[in-house]
Amino acid sequence: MANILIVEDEQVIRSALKQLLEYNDYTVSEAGNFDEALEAIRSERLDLIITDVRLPGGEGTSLIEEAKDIPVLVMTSYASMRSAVNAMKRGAVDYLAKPFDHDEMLSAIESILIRQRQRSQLAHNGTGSAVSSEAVENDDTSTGGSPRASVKSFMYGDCEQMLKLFTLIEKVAPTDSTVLIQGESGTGKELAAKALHALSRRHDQTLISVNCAAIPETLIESELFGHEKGAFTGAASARRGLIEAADGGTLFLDEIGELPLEAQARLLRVLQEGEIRRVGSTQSRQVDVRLLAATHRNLKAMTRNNEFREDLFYRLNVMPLKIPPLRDRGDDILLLADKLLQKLLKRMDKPGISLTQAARQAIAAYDWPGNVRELENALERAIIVTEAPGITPDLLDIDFNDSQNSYLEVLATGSDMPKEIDTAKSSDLSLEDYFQHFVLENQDTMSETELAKKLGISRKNLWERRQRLSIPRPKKSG
Ligand SMILES: Nc1ncnc2c1ncn2[C@@H]1O[C@H](COP(=O)(O)OP(=O)(O)OP(=O)(O)O)[C@@H](O)[C@H]1O
Repeated sequence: MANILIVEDEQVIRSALKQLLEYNDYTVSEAGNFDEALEAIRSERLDLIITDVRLPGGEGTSLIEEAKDIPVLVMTSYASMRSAVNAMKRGAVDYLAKPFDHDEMLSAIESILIRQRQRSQLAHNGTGSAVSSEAVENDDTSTGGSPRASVKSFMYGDCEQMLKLFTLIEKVAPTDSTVLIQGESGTGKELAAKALHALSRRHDQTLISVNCAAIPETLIESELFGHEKGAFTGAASARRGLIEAADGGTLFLDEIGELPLEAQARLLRVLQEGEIRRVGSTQSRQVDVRLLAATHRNLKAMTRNNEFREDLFYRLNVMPLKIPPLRDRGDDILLLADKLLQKLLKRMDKPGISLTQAARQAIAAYDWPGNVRELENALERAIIVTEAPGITPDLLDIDFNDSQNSYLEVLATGSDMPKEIDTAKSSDLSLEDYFQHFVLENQDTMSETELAKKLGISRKNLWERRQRLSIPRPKKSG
């Protein structure tokens, strides 16, 4: 187990921290002043030093140089945030403002130790002396193996907002806290969930991802919670649900705002009691599942209209993560375009293609309503159709004047549009109008699955377009 040195002159704080760490199976050494700390650094094998800034005999931050490869976590009071910043500049790996809570401290320690282990593994394998802060190729974000070095192994981003998000993800990943990931469609919510799982202690267990919008309302409860034999017509045998399947690991509920109220009540029970009851069963079973949830909707506002349970909202909102829309990420748009282009070229085995200057300008100017997913799709299409090594703006097929219409046209191209829409194509209605018209005309008589089939799009896509065009689903009576 890791050996941690606590450097703190206040006996009460030192003992409390020691107790906390020992309770969590760490071995602890103590120092009450600067000289004792130096002595410990020189004579003991340490994995981490946690130090206060102000110490009798010297500055805690001066220990950073002495510690060499041993990571230093600095504790500071709110009043001395400047010294925290200073400490980070001098090479501290992290800082915690006092008073901190136990979970905060434990998760900081855990993520530092994970990073440290990976660093030494990398150094040992000769692949580098430190974990690169550059994004690395990461097509395989599945579970298994050791946790990744950092969120940057998964997600590209250099702007301030994304860096803050990455820090938060790294802090919360090793804890078992429920995380609510919010952001527009295509911003990377699912990717963030994968990163959270891969950097968690459950990384070698299953990550089960469920898109609540893609499962018919009538099936969602039995899919998630399982059912007993005969629980409903068609339940010929008992079946375990997805939550049970995620036991020991992580469950990612995407588009949680679409979860029907009955299923919300069951989910609340899982979060409160750690137990689940299959549909049609009177008995509960214990499960150990970490829940990650995502939505592009405003759940808080939904609670006001009784569309989402308030108690569940507060249970989910333990650690909110907000992913900014692509248009707010400044230079990251081009960074992402370059990285994604390289990734796609490699995957599609088409080397030597690049973006022309005009295409780069167009990419930077466009507002990307479909966010990273739209950028990725635009690049993939351009790679497929380009006949020259330079991708020109027209190949991206985005309309810089009227992005929304163009986007829908692109989506519609080549899809099996229903007859009703094909006929209407000759008139001057926009595709948005056709879509809206068709959905409003038919939604009372068709299920979402039928509508999507008729439109030649997936159920998820139908749902996304409903959101974008603000066409709510009709409330089913009875
Ligand atoms: N920061 C990023 N770096 C690299 N790829 C990204 C990043 N953000 C998103 N992507 C890619 O963009 C696509 C969309 O991301 P993802 O599915 O995670 O978005 P989402 O917010 O969950 O979308 P939705 O709400 O529609 O489910 C994926 O292919 C993902 O790999």
